[in-house]
Amino acid sequence: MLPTMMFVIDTAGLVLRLFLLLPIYRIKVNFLDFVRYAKMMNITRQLRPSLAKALMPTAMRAMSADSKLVELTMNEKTGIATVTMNRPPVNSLNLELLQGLLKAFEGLEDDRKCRGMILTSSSPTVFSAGLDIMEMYKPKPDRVKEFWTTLQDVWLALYGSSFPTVAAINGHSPAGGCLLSLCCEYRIMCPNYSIGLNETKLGIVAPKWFMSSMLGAIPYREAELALTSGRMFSTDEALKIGLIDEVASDKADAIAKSEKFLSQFAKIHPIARKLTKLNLRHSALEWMQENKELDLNIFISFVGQPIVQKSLEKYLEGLKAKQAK
Ligand SMILES: CCCCCCCC/C=C\CC(=O)SCCNC(=O)CCNC(=O)[C@H](O)C(C)(C)COP(=O)(O)OP(=O)(O)OC[C@H]1O[C@@H](n2cnc3c(N)ncnc32)[C@H](O)[C@@H]1OP(=O)(O)O
Repeated sequence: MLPTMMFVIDTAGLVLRLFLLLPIYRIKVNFLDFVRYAKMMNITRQLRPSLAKALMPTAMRAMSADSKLVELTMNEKTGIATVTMNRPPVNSLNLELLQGLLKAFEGLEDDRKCRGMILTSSSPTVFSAGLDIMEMYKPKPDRVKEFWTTLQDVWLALYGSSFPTVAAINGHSPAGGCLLSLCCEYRIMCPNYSIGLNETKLGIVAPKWFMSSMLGAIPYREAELALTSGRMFSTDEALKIGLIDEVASDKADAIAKSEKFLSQFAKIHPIARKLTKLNLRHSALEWMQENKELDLNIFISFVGQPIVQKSLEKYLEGLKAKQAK
């Protein structure tokens, strides 16, 4: 009974909003047109999970990330949420940090007040050091499966979020750190740091969806050169190539610029914005939804190779040796 009532209320609310708001934007469309449009654009798949969540009793909806590894704050006035990664020293993405991020993104997806999200780091020098290499080096079978599946879900939730997203990159952002920022719609970076997908330098291969995220930001030719060489870009180089959109003087400036970017969407119809974003990102999202299992199997067999383990070991030794100097 409760789910049925909520469905009716939700649907009525959506229809009402469409009829009340669309005339303001002078778009002549009715609800059936909207459904037809969504079908034509083949994006109903992305809408279905949010509808399923909308049918859950309100008390069950996660509104915030309670993990200390991820801080979630919401500006009640502007509806802008800030998600801060907080896993010292370098925010390397282990299973627990990924779970915290997933919870935060899913909570925001359910939060009707959310008008946008800023992703940043509590570290003064590192946005995220990428995937925690210890999750891939001599991995435990069950944990490494959960680790990769959670990474896939984080990517789906962030790349396919209906709310607008900005990465305030207040530090180095290699590999998985760069990927998180590439999932966002806009990237603002502080000076004198590095960013890029450097996987080949570790003797590993950036998966297809890492590459398609990069191709959403920079041209194919530049991406091919960067990916095959594992090139890391300085802040200035990243701006020049389009890997980031703006440079900020410091974290506070990055947050202020992020808020300014997000505030422009107050004038854009939220459903028109969301459908445009999801349609642009549709083929990559659909590929992942349909190939999660295949992608997991490829990853598991890849990290199980002795040669890959050797590369990771050498890379870890290099990191430790750097610290010892
Ligand atoms: C066909 C498809 C198959 C799929 C294959 C798998 C695909 C995997 C995809 C993505 C891969 C990744 O994301 S791998 C991670 C890549 N990351 C990096 O290369 C970054 C490495 N780190 C750094 O360069 C630096 O740490 C830094 C620039 C980010 C910060 O430098 P800083 O000087 O501030 O800090 P330290 O270097 O001294 O590091 C402190 C501490 O943290 C440890 N550390 C750093 N990064 C990682 C990491 N990614 N994972 C685990 N641990 C990390 C470092 O060793 C130090 O540890 P100790 O204090 O114990 O020495």
